[in-house]
Amino acid sequence: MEAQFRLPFPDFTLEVDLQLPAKGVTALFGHSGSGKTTLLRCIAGLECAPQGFLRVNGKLWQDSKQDVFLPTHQRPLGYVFQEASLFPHLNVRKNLEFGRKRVSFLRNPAGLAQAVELLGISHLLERMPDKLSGGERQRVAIARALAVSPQVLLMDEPLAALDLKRKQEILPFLTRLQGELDIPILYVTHSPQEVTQLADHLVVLEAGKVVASGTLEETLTQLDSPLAQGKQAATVLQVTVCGHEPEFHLSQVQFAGGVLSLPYQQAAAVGTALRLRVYARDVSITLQQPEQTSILNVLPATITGMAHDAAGRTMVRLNMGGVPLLSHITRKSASVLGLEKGMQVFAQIKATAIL
Ligand SMILES: Nc1ncnc2c1ncn2[C@@H]1O[C@H](COP(=O)(O)OP(=O)(O)OP(=O)(O)O)[C@@H](O)[C@H]1O
Repeated sequence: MEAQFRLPFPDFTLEVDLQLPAKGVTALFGHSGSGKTTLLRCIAGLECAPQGFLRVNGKLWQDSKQDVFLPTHQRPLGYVFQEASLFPHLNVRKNLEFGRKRVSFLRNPAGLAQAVELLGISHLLERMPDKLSGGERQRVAIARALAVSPQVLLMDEPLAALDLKRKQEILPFLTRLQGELDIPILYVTHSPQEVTQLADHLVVLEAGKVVASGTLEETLTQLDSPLAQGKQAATVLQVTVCGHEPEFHLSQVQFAGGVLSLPYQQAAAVGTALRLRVYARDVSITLQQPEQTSILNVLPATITGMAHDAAGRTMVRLNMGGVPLLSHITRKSASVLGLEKGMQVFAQIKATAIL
């Protein structure tokens, strides 16, 4: 998917040039007012950027140079907003059917049934919206967007209006969409947790411009990215379960950087793929392989970058067998150890959160 837009407002200009993967979740992350919603609106044809080019799945949707601009109802897309906005006088089934009637690009007659199955809402079809919980309403809204068998799914902070419990209820369904849908999903969020849990690709916006775009692993560890700052800074490791030690309540996982021990993953058979979140604050650095230590996870790594912040911390970017990892340490430790780009070190990693 290729998207180029230049859209000037009096106090703000969106100016982006993006190449996005044809499948998987692209998270759009950025501060309030950075232009995330405006970008989705351009893709949906709700804003007409005077300079714009958009090609989705090989089809031209917009090209200002050739005067091409498909109106919204001709763009095969699904749009999910923060609030579910279902029609209150229609039951769930009719809400889903109504969404399909409004578009002029329907090709897949099974789209509705597939969406119902994917979001697990078959038992809710005859219910009225006011009899649904907030989480159920949002699942219906996502199913309504998918029922048209879109070629792009746009999601604008779909969990932001929900409390933590409801968020936890919906996240497994979003993970399922990420794994099973064969279309690009653009997912606007303010939440670093949602980024690490769901995204494959990450775009960071600042003041209408793209400051980073790339695979999740690369972009999360870009030292100047806002996501690499602060206590929540984290890296994602894609790993495979390779063993269990139930007697120690531990499991082992492997990735290109080596083998890690984690709390016992009883439900994950050997060979299962897992996604781990490793907080930068949980990664420390030593120069030599410690011989007698209680820390289980010590892996060789190379320093590929360093940045100091105003609060006396140093962000160190490491490479472990081609996989990037962030470590936040004190500036004093970095100085005492004489850390420099290019040095071979060992990363000590605390048992990590499973996503
Ligand atoms: N129609 C418009 N006219 C003038 N300015 C606009 C218009 N639409 C958006 N803007 C401005 O564009 C900027 C980006 O807004 P946008 O809603 O895209 O940001 P955002 O990153 O989605 O923010 P949030 O995270 O708060 O939803 C804001 O400064 C907003 O005021």
